[in-house]
Amino acid sequence: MAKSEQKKLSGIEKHFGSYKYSVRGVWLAFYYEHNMRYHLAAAIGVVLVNYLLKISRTEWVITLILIGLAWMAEVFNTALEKLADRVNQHPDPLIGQAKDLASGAVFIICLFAVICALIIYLPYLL
Ligand SMILES: Nc1ncnc2c1ncn2[C@@H]1O[C@H](COP(=O)(O)OP(=O)(O)OP(=O)(O)O)[C@@H](O)[C@H]1O
Repeated sequence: MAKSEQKKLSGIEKHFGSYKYSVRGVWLAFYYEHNMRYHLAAAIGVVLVNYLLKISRTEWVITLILIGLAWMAEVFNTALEKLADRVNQHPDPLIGQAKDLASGAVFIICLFAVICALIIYLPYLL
């Protein structure tokens, strides 16, 4: 096998190997962040309601994107909390603000997810 081909293969192997760390990151978020369990419960609830109401393909995609965004925000929030705790565990106004900002990001996507859910589901229920 040519040297350049070997380099390519190791790059691809490296790429797929890094998924191991990504999966570990998601697992860590579920382990450390109790809110992730609420997000999971909410996601299961949304999927069930989607099936029961027989919503359209576009509405399925929108709800799945919103679930993904909420999970993503929560994983980032957990990462930032960990980093902030490493930087300074003592009361510090900037650490407090950083954590509040990350938490605010989760709140924003959850708020808009609820609004979107109402817009999608209400016409099926009324
Ligand atoms: N070192 C600190 N200095 C100042 N304020 C802090 C500090 N650590 C936490 N806080 C404040 O306490 C809040 C909760 O922080 P904590 O690290 O306990 O997160 P949490 O309760 O796990 O939050 P979440 O529910 O988003 O996971 C923060 O949003 C912030 O306002």
